[in-house]
Amino acid sequence: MSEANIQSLAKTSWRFWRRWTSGRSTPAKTAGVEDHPGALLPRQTGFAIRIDKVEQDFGSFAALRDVSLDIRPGELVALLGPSGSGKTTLLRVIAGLNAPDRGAVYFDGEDATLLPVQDRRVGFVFQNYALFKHMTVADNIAYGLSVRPRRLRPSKAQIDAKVVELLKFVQLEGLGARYPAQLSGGQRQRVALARALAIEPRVLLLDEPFGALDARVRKDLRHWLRQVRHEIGLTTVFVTHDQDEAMELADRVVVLNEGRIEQVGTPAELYDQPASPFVISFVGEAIALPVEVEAGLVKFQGRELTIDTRGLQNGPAKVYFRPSDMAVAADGLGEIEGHVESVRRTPGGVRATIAIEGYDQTLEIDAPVERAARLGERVPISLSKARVFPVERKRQRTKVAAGA
Ligand SMILES: Nc1ncnc2c1ncn2[C@@H]1O[C@H](COP(=O)(O)OP(=O)(O)OP(=O)(O)O)[C@@H](O)[C@H]1O
Repeated sequence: MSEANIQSLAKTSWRFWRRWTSGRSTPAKTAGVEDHPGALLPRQTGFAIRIDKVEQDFGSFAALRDVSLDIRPGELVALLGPSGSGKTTLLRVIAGLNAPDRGAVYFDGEDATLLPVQDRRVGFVFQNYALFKHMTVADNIAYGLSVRPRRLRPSKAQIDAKVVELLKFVQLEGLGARYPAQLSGGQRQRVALARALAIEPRVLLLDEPFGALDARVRKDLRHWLRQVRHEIGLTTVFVTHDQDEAMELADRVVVLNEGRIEQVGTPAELYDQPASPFVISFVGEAIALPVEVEAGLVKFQGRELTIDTRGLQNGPAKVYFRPSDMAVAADGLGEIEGHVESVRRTPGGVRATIAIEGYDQTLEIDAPVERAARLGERVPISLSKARVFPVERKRQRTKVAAGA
């Protein structure tokens, strides 16, 4: 988003403020707000958001397809997916920056699909900071309040007090007089968050907020954001392609692939009950091997795998399992067999790379030092848990023109 866009957005933010403060009914009403009189940073319950069968096309390309999602008030939801999966497009639809081609968006049960961005009570933080470079940190934070029309604008003393409070909140006390160029990347992101919060939004939208930062600063900011969100209680949606970030921060994660939702779940649900090959492969590490489903049995190289086959149709399929789901079979009777291709020492023991005969595929298995495998040794492997999915057909993302 350009600086000019943000300025115009902030300038018009007074409109929703006026509706809010004058008590007129608004499409996105105030239900659930717990303002504390006099508090500068009141704890607020955010809006519930419902996304109903939303689709977005760019020419013949379908960026979002049949996306439906319910986000609870105060929930922190991550949109996770590979590049081009539609994360930013969905965030922009929630923000009102994109009007969906089909479907609807509701805030607290009220249709907000066509509500202008400035009327939605949403705060944004983007990856590239987008702070006003020529303004001090304090002026950046105050901007959304200071551009309100005179009769709705808080007094200068009130704005100053709010800026001081927000600087304290984002742990940047005393840095109000600096310019963005005089801050670190992590500090700039915190200023961006303070600026987004100054207008008292009910929904906070973060697009790869830590994307441009180094690993250490990302980790610190994640930790900080987790604490902050408990304090402010806003409905928050953030975009990331970093699964660790999504799993660490989010109450629920929405996994997107090629414009569709593959699965919505808590981090534990995504790890333990992945709904598709894409989810098990994208969220955490997974190994996939071709199998055959025959008369209620799953077979790999003619050997039977002890896997629940309920609901599986006969035919070619793939078995997926995580490194933690396999172990060297103590009784020597493995479901999968291979030979040790290489062994290396790790802090906790040794890690052996096992080559599976007949497949261009290796498995890595950890063992204690005293059971270190020898090169070339045959290793029987048993699986404690695995999932089988039918072989998938490639999906069409580009819309086919009628009659074509
Ligand atoms: N304005 C646009 N015009 C044409 N195509 C677009 C437009 N915006 C997005 N797209 C396309 O829609 C798809 C989804 O884009 P989107 O930015 O939502 O993906 P993303 O998951 O956020 O990716 P990334 O992680 O790389 O930012 C991409 O293929 C992108 O090229």
